[in-house]
Parts: sequence; structure tokens; C-alpha cells
Amino acid sequence: MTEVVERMKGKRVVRPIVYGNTATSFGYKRESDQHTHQWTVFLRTFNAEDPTKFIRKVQFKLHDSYANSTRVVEKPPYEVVETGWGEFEIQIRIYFIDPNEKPITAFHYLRLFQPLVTMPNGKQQVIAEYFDEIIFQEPT
Ligand SMILES: O=C(Nc1ccc(C(=O)N2CC(c3nccs3)C2)s1)[C@@H]1CCCN1
Repeated sequence: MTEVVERMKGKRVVRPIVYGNTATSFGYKRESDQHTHQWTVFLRTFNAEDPTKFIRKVQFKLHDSYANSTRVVEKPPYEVVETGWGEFEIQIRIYFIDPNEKPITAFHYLRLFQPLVTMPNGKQQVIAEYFDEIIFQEPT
């Protein structure tokens, strides 16, 4: 019983995150490469703390047809700005400062067409974002 209690002890640290993408339409198909949208895929922490205190780097794995399809971002903002014509799954992998914490992976399906939001300036963009929490079980 003591052993179980020992394992259960320790501090639980919850770190809220938001990940997803925004996208805006060019309003036309670009002659040079048929691209129609600019988009930004991102990972954001959700409090005032400096994310570099616990995040070492964030890796965004785009579709293989993109040049350098594995994009590594070492400091905030953890985002990739690109252009394209379609929607596909992006793997977001978070690497931590603590060597004992394994990287974690989130999957985000890039959205170019909805949900469409009209900004205060009247411009429209797609915003597709998801809230989650990273939970660290700090040993005592
Ligand atoms: O759309 C889809 N897959 C996509 C993969 C990559 C896309 C894209 O936008 N781009 C590749 C990049 C390049 N342009 C020029 C050279 S590489 C711009 S779209 C699927 C198909 C059905 C539903 N979704």
C-alpha cells in the first residue's frame, strides 16, 4: 500500500495548450502554383508563463509534397506559415526541456474553408483551433 501511495504522491502540473490553424483565401488560384490560400498552423500555450521554460522545440510535419516538410520551431511563436490549395493532416510534435519527459504528438487536420469567421475589420478567415492540456506528474 505504501508503495502505491508513494507512486501517487508528487505534484501534478497542468499546462493548457491551443493548437490548430488559421487560413485566408487569396480569392483566386495563383497562376504559378495553383495555390489558393495562405495558412498558419500553430501551437500556443495558454497562460502567461514563458513556454521555453518547458518546451524545447515544436515540430510540424506537413504533407510530403511540401519542401522541407518537417519544420522545426525552437522558440515562440510556434507556428508555420505556408500556402496551398487543400486540406491535410499535420502532425505537431512537442519536445520538452525535461529529458525525462517523452515528446507528445497532436494531429491537426488543416482547415481552409470552415469555420469561417468575420473579423472586426470585415475580413474573413478560417479559424480552427483546439484546446488541450499537457499534464506532467512531477515526482516528489
Ligand atoms: O488537399 C489534399 N492534400 C494536399 C496535399 C498538399 C496540398 C497542398 O496544398 N500543397 C502541396 C503544396 C505544393 N505546391 C507546389 C509544390 S508542393 C501545396 S493539398 C487532400 C486531397 C483530398 C483532400 N485533401
